[in-house]
Amino acid sequence: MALTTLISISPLYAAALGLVGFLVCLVVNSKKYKLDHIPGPFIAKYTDAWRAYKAWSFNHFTDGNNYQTELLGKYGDVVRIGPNTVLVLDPEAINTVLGFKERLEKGPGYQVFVIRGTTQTALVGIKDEATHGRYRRPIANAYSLSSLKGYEPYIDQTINTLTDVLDQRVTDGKAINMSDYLHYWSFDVISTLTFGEPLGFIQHGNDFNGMIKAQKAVFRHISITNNMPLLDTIVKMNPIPKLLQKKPNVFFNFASRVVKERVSQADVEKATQKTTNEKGQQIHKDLLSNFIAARPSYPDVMTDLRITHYATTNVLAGANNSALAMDRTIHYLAHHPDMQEKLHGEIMNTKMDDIKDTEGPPALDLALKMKFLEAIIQESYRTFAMPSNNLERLVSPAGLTLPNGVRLPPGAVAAMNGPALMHRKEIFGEDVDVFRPQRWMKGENETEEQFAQRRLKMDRSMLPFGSGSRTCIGRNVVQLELYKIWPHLVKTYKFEPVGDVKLHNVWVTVKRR
Ligand code: HEM
Repeated sequence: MALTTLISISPLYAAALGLVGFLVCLVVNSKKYKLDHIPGPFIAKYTDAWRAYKAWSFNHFTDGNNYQTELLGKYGDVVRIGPNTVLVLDPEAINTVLGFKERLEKGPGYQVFVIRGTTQTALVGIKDEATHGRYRRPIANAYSLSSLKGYEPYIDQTINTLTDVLDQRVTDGKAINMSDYLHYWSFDVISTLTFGEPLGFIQHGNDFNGMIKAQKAVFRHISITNNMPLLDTIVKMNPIPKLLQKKPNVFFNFASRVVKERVSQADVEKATQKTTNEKGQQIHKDLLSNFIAARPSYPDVMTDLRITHYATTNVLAGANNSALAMDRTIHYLAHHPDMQEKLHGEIMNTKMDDIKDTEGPPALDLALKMKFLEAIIQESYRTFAMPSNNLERLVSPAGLTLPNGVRLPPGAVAAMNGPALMHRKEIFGEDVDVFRPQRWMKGENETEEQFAQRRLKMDRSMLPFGSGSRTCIGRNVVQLELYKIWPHLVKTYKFEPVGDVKLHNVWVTVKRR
């Protein structure tokens, strides 16, 4: 009888039943997480698809703000953005969610960093603190401020390669797309810092091996699937992209070759105590040489394969965001010749007794004294178009009380988003959508004390690099890059916009000063 009834059900009826069952599952799933006391968009309560869609449409259609920023002021400082996820928009909560005290594990959205076909993840994707510490410790020293000083010549060398191109444009009068060239520079500089040699983007003058296109696609994928990890699982299980992949992974192969060469070279150098290589060149003191030097102390972590992964993710993680920040700066400078002049004046007038002014890029210590330069760099970090992924942490079995008193149950995911925090009007001013470096400096009608207080609030709400033990390991590297390139470029050239200059597509003509 039951079988006859089942067979006689019309497909429409079966579909309706299926739909009801599906909706019931969504409701039960949503209730399970005990987050009904947190307000948020209605659909987000039941599915992560809402925010994945928002991230997708932001990537494809908007030049404006990500969905997290759009949520500011709508539901309060804690917003439910998924059945089990809340977005914390209160800067006071940065230490509670991301800080050293709680040391919360990373949330499910970080599974996007697991390398396809393996169980290995990039450093950023390691979830638990103990394992993360084990993998971060051997390389941390390579990124320290003291090591960075040794990398300055690599940056200078790559800046000079870029200025060769700019000098050519001064001579032939042709316009140049600085958004593209800064992206090339960003790749070449991080590759030189890491491997001692550039990838060669500036020399080629184009995305010659397709890496930039591929990297942008990876970032788009991450920004969507971080919001809905299930999508990442589905995409990674799909064998078709792998089958269609015609070219071998050019970059990984390049990295493996260099690591192999350098590991055997390091063995020879150690045995012979040499300070120059067989070509008579000074032995590398780049990031890779620091990674290799850590091998004897951490033999189980610092395998050749792991070193190759550290080096490759360095380039992939490092180049894109730095390029986006620089794109903001050149866009601003191209539009504001008066601010180019102001910065030029500051560069020419900043001196230090023990540092000689040289023809080339300035010493880092000198550049760090330039207040207007600092304001421009801070403003580029504040506004650079970071996509829609969140810094997620898993609430521990003890539960978590946020500074504003909101209580999150064990197992909930607390998410923070830099761009949203850096767009809070009561902290950064009403004109948060405008690139205005002056907000980082003392206003005409402000006392020193008022400025110090305002500045402190802004500094405490800045989150471009994350916070706590998982903070960006390369943040000093970016500082070094930006504090060296801009003084040199603005000291040497004037940039004039060509046509209607848009972000990511800043065409300029270049004149020598
Ligand atoms: C403007 C440029 C950059 C921005 C805005 C940026 C931002 C970030 C953020 C937000 C995180 C993740 C924090 C978290 O998950 O809680 C991170 C991690 C990381 N970044 Fe950066 N980054 C930049 C440049 C770089 C550079 C130049 C390098 C390499 C030299 C780099 C290497 C890394 C690595 C390896 C991690 C993982 C660190 C860990 O989990 O211990 N980043 N970065």
